[in-house]
Amino acid sequence: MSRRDWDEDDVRVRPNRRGSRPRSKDRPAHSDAEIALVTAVDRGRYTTLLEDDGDKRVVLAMKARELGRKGIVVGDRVGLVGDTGGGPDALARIVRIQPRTSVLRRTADDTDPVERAIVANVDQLVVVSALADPEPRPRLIDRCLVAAYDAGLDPLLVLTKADLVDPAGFLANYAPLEVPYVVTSTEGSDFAGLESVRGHLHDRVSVLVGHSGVGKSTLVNALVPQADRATGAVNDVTGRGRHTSTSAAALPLPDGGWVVDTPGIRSFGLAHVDLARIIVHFPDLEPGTEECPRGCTHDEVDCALDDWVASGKAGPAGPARLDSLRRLLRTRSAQSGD
Ligand SMILES: Nc1nc2c(ncn2[C@@H]2O[C@H](COP(=O)(O)OP(=O)(O)OP(=O)(O)O)[C@@H](O)[C@H]2O)c(=O)[nH]1
Ligand SMILES: [Zn+2]
Repeated sequence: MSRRDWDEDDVRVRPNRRGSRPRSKDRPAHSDAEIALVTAVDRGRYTTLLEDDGDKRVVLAMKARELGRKGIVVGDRVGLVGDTGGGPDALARIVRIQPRTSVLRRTADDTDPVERAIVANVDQLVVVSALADPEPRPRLIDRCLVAAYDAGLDPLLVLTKADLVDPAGFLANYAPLEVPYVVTSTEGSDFAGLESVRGHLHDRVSVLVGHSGVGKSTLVNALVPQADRATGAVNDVTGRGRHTSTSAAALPLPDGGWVVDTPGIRSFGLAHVDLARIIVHFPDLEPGTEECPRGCTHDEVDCALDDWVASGKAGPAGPARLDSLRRLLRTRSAQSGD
């Protein structure tokens, strides 16, 4: 049987630790489901973290049939029933997905109508980009920013490898967007900027994206020294390697908060994005859109923003801000993946 075909009939029924509880099939409402955080997803198997009276344990779970095709992603809070005891042989069932505070989505490309949730309940989208080796990809960064704005996440730029090149040139291009950023570099055991990154991540749930070679793994390992061990429990159960490098995983920060590493995410298709949500992130420009024609895309000749900015109403930074806004608006129609 392929692992994809697992369903609840495959779960061995084990005696309930607490003894007194009725068996799950007699409790259709699952009112006693225990809430756990999904920290990794690997083809139908979910690694979750259950907090029980201050005691934390890793519980492997599968989706109950009654959830149908509903997607469960890293960061979801789910209701577990069945064998929630943890340990190598335990397999609980996920019977509920708690309402999400945020969902980061993407489509395969800009014309693909099928959007996929990547991660739920995060506060911050951290775009990791090298300043050199590999060269920064400004359009990819812009696409990430659009995805963050659309999902209501705060963006943060982490610019690595500052030892290779002066960041000033790159930053000039981003200054008008007023996106917070941290510049980092590692040389030997010295990791400049790491404390500042920690400060931005503290007590928050942040998802990290970045293309291959930018130093994201180096950063995650510095932030979460036990990163490997956190996913070790999966090994014992599946007999397979650690969760694959193509699936996202939530890792606890030692000082509070979580980082979600997304090795598979190298691009964002933005078909699902509502462009009207981007302008909201430009409060200096937004009032100027009142004079726009109905349905204005803000990237057309009749757009009122040109006059608004030319008359100085958006301040001295207005022209650069408008250029940046339009750059973001155009990322959606540009090809994805770079
Ligand atoms: N010069 C320099 N090299 C760095 C820095 N940070 C990371 N590197 C190097 O860049 C290379 C890529 O780093 P990784 O952390 O593996 O990059 P990644 O983003 O995880 O890439 P994938 O593993 O392909 O997803 C490694 O050889 C690192 O040693 C830095 O600040 N300066
Ligand atoms: Zn307009």
